[in-house]
Amino acid sequence: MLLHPAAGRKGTAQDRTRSSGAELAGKPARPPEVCIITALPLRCRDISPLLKDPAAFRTLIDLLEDHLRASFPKIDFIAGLDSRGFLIGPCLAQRLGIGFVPIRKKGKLPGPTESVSYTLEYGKAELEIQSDAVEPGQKVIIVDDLLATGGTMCAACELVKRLKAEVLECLVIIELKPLKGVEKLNSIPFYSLLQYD
Ligand SMILES: O=P(O)(O)OC[C@H]1O[C@H](OP(=O)(O)OP(=O)(O)O)[C@H](O)[C@@H]1O
Ligand SMILES: Nc1ncnc2[nH]cnc12
Repeated sequence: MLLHPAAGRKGTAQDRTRSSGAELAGKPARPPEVCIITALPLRCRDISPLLKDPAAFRTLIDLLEDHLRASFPKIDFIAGLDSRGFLIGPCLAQRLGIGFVPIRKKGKLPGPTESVSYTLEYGKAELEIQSDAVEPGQKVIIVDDLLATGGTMCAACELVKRLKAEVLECLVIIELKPLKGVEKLNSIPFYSLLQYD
C-alpha cells in the first residue's frame, strides 16, 4: 500500500499492518514500521522506525500539513501530548507557521497549571497544561502518535476546554480501532492517518 494525501480515517478499512516508513516515502515495502511489541499485554505500536527514516517522516508531516490546511482556515496552536506528541507537534506547527503548546504528565510544567486525571490501558495518570498556554476562544489542534482507549486524548481535550479554547480536531498517526477510543471523544472531530484492527 502506498500512502498519499487522501490517506486517513476516511479511507477503506483494510489491514494496514504492512504499512511502513518506506511506503510513506513512496519506496518499496519492507517490514512494518509500527512494530508490535508482544512482551506487553496488548499489541503495542511504535513509530520509531518512521522517525528514523527522514523521507518517510517528511512525507508524514506533508500529509498532516495538507490535511490541516485543507480542513481548517485558521488554527492558533498545535498542542502536543507528552511524550510522543512532542515528536510531531512542533514540526507540524512550524510548517503551518503557528506555535506549539505542550500538554505534559503531572509535575513537569512550571508555573500555574490546569490538571486532569485519566485512565490508561495499563494504569492511571494525570495531564497538565500551563494556565496561560492558550487564550479563551483560540483554536487548537491536539496531536499525538496514537489513540488507544482515548483516555489521554479525552483528558487533553478537557484541559484545552478548561482554558475556554476550542478543540478543532484531535489528530493522531495511529488509531487502534478495537479499543474504540474515538467513542470517548464524543462529538470532537477526530482524524487518524493509519487504522489498525
Ligand atoms: O488512548 P490511550 O489509551 O489513552 O493511550 C494512548 C497514549 O498512550 C501512549 O502514551 P503513554 O501513556 O504510553 O506515554 P508515553 O508517550 O510517555 O510513553 C500514546 O503515546 C498515547 O499518548
Ligand atoms: N497498544 C498501544 N501501543 C502503543 N502505545 C500505546 N499506548 C497505549 N496503548 C498503546
